[in-house]
Amino acid sequence: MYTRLQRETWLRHPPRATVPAALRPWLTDPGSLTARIRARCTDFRVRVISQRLKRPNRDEAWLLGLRAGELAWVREVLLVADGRAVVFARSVLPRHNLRGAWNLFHGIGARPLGAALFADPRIERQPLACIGLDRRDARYHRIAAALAGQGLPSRVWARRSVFLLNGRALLVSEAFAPAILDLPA
Ligand SMILES: C=C(O[C@@H]1C=C(C(=O)O)C=C[C@H]1O)C(=O)O
Repeated sequence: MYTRLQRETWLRHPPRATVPAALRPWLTDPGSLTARIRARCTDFRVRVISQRLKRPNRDEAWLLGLRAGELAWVREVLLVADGRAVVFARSVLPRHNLRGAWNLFHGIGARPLGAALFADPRIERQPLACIGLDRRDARYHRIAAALAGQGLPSRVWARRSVFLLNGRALLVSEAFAPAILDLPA
């Protein structure tokens, strides 16, 4: 049972005291992260790390209304700007939602998910929330491994939101690498 007390504290607004001012616009911009990065670099690529059926973590499963152990399509990618990874993104789609209108998920490949999400007027984005992950959290180490070569700060800030299409949910989480701050504000 994943109790209310065990649920994580995702914040609607990045705390001013602990989030670097230059990172705040990245955590709060409700538009496409792909578009925001593309506007600030010359060469943009999506590097797919994995995309397969697997068990989401407890917090993801709870948010998506999945039972413990239920499988979902999980896609992990790096967003790369001018050769440097700036975002580690993880998208979770409940298996039963794939039969619905989320079939875009399957064939997306190395194209950015955001380009499809923001092109379909039927898709609505729920509010963003953010969290600071530190070394006590397994996700911190997953991000560090994906960003191998970039030293991470003691706390990595991530954001997440649910995209709804005909009432069916897709959860997108994005963690920001230090290199994001080298892009123009
Ligand atoms: C949701 C967006 O799509 C981006 C691209 C992703 C992908 O290709 O898997 C995942 C999350 C985002 O960082 C966006 O651009 O805002």
